[in-house]
Order: sequence, then structure tokens, then C-alpha cells
Amino acid sequence: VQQNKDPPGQEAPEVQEERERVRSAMGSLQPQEAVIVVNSLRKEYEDKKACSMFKKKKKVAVRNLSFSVKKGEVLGLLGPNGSGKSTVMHMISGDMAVTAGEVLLQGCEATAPPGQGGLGHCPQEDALWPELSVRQHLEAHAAVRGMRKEDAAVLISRLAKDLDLQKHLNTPARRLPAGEARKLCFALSILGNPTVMLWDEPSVGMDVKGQPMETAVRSKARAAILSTRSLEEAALCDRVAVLVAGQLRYIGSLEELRGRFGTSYHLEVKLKDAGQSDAIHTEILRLFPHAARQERSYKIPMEDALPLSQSFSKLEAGIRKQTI
Ligand SMILES: Nc1ncnc2c1ncn2[C@@H]1O[C@H](COP(=O)(O)OP(=O)(O)OP(=O)(O)O)[C@@H](O)[C@H]1O
Repeated sequence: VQQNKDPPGQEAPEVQEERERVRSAMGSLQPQEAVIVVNSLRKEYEDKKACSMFKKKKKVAVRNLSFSVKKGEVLGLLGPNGSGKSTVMHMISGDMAVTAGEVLLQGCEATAPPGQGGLGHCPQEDALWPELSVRQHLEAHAAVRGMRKEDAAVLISRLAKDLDLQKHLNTPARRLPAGEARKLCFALSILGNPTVMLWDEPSVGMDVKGQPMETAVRSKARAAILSTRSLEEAALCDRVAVLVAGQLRYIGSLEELRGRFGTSYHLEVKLKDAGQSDAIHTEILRLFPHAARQERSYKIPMEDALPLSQSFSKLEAGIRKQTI
């Protein structure tokens, strides 16, 4: 293990506490309740844009990251584009080498008996074999997880029903619409209920938003990390971690995060026709009764705007009817 020499720098108190928890978990010889332990993780990429002929430049994508996820817990991973979420997932799954630090996964050894152990990863990029059908993908994964053929058949038909994938069971992956391909990747990650599940923006493009995720999250038998941009999905998680520029800025409950960093949304309105301004104002107050007007924008209290998906649908309907 390459030791991480990065000083943690200034960290929020709950981030420091989490680092301490990881340190004591690493020092203990007792079996831990933590299933995923990420200890002082660092990832450097070669920065191709900044490289010259003589000098290789490095880009640090993840700096000195420590957290743990215990059995039964789902940790939401939030953060802006490029903050390092996918990099963290790839390092935990083992398909990307770490630059420094270590990842410990307890109880998901490949040698575990069928139905126990294992790791399910739904990466951001669909990792599918173009020529294999949905059923063949599911069967291949079930075989790798050591399931008996008969058990796998039952599980596959249940999963296909839950995710509304039945009509695509014989479709080769290359012909699947994007949302269905995403569903298949998600199905592969939960097939057989692996001990560790990693979901990187799994529901992007899915038409059955939220629901399969909810079912998976509620199963609670294992430890999971869900990287998401959806507040609804984040609300399903037991804790959330916020990553900014490769560093952990917050870890704890979503409620506390909301309380600490935000109480309202900002809605910007661009008018095609200035004469419509009063009608639009009335419509916005109808949708969000407590919206406060501020020149060209509105401050909307969070309670008025949640769930966000519904707010977006209402706004889109207003745009279609040209009331907004
Ligand atoms: N293979 C690579 N080579 C060089 N830089 C990379 C590589 N992969 C990612 N990066 C850089 O590392 C940083 C973290 O990227 P990463 O994809 O992990 O972020 P992310 O939070 O998952 O973003 P997004 O939400 O857009 O997927 C970014 O600045 C990205 O440009």
C-alpha cells in the first residue's frame, strides 16, 4: 500500500470524525461492522493537456479521502461535475489502481458461498457486450456469482419484471434504447444481492425513475454507494457525502446538509416578450406560492419546490402552454 502523504488540510468537524473512525477501524483487529472502508485515498491522472515533451503533469482527481459504509447503509455521493465521484467508484470496485491509500471491502470475497459476498457495480458508462442479449447478460453474471441455473432463472424473471425489462429479454445490448441499457446495467449490479453495491448515476435516462432504486435501497441487506444528481434519490440514502475537487466537504444526513447550506432554490426567468411579465408572475406564484421576486429571478423555498422532478414537470407544462 502506497501511503498517502497529503495533509488532510482544513476539514469540517464531521469529516474529521469520519477520518478518525476509519483510522480506528483500520487499527482494530476485530471484525468491523464497516463493509466498505476507504482510507486516505488518492488518485492522480496524467494531465494530457498540460503535458509537454519533457515534463509529465499530473492531475489530482481525489486527494485524501476517508469514509466508511456499514452493513445496511446506503451512502449518497454528491458533488459537481468532475469532483471525482466516478474515480472513487472505480477505485472501490478495483477496476482502477489507486495512487495512494487503500480500500477494504469486508465479506465480499469472490470465494464466498453463492448468495453471499460479491460486488455489484453499475458504472456511469454502460459496460455491456454489444452482441449479447439482456437475458444472456443476466445469465452470465448469475453464473459468475455462482448461482444455480434454476435459482438464476427465477431471479432473472423477477428482476426483469420489477425493472420492466421483459420485452427486451432477447434484445442484443447494441439495439437497446439508452434507458433500457441503463436498466440492464443496474439489474446486473443488484443481481443476487451482492454484499457491496456501487451505483454511479444509475437512473440517468431510465423511464421508471426512482422506483427500482427505491426497491434496491430499501432491501438494506448490504452496503451501497449511490452517486446521484437527483435530490429524490439522495433522500433515499442514510447519509450523504459531498465531494468537491476530490475532497470530502461534508458527510452526514441530507437534512443537516440542507439546513447548513441551503433553504431555497433560485429560478431565473428569461422573457421572450416583456409584455407577458405579469402573467408569468401570476403563474409562478400559482406553482410556488411562497416565491419571492428578485428582479429577473425568484427565490423559491425548498418546501415549495420538492420533489424537484415535479417542479420541473410543472415548469415544462407551463412552457408548453406558453404561460411561462
Ligand atoms: N482517464 C482520465 N484521465 C485524465 N483525467 C481524468 C480521467 N478521468 C477523469 N479525469 C479527471 O478527473 C476529475 C474527476 O473526474 P470524475 O469523472 O471522477 O468526476 P465525476 O465527479 O464523476 O464527474 P461527472 O459527474 O461529470 O461524472 C475530472 O477533472 C476529470 O476530468
